[in-house]
Amino acid sequence: MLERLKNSLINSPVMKRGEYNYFIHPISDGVPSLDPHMVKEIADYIAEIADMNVDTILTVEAMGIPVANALSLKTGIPLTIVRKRPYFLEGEVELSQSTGYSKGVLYINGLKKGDRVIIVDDVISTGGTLLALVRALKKMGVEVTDVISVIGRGDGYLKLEELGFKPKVLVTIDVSEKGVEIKDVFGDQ
Ligand SMILES: O=P(O)(O)OC[C@H]1O[C@H](OP(=O)(O)OP(=O)(O)O)[C@H](O)[C@@H]1O
Ligand SMILES: Nc1nc2[nH]cnc2c(=O)[nH]1
Repeated sequence: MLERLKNSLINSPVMKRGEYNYFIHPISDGVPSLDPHMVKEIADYIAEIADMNVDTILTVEAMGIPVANALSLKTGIPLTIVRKRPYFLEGEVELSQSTGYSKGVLYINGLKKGDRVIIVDDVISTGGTLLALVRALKKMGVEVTDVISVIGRGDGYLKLEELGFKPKVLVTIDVSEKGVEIKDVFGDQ
């Protein structure tokens, strides 16, 4: 299960971003290049384990897009992208994003009260990004059926659990200066 993803994660380089050990991987960085077979493997698996009874698949710019788009093509469900730039459209919602190495602003467009969405992102680490997003969606009256992260590290997912969302993390890793170690795979006992 998820063999391509697991094998490639083990070989990921790690760099320092300040104090943060940042792993570099095609799914979360787009470099050196994305293997379409790996993206398909991931999208197929998400379609099996997630509640796809939704109006749209919601992802965050930039690196949630490849997997979320593959899932959209597979299921025929539209894709909505939370962007890092404003459009000043009516109903646009602004939220602050904070990760282990950056701070920024995100903008939600195209959603309204009562919409059902699944959130798909590439990585959950501190949980700062997805926590801010689910809080904003809750306020908007948007229903989140599932929160999916392809890769998970650290305990940021616990912040989401406190809000009543149990993220489905496909592969959980540990990242140190020495490299990446696989800790858990969703669905494996
Ligand atoms: O759990 P967190 O600590 O919030 O980290 C996770 C976020 O970090 C990355 O986004 P980033 O803002 O680096 O943008 P990118 O997708 O453009 O690389 C990733 O795509 C997640 O959205
Ligand atoms: N590529 C990559 N994306 C991230 N998003 C949050 N943490 C990381 C990381 O260590 N590597």
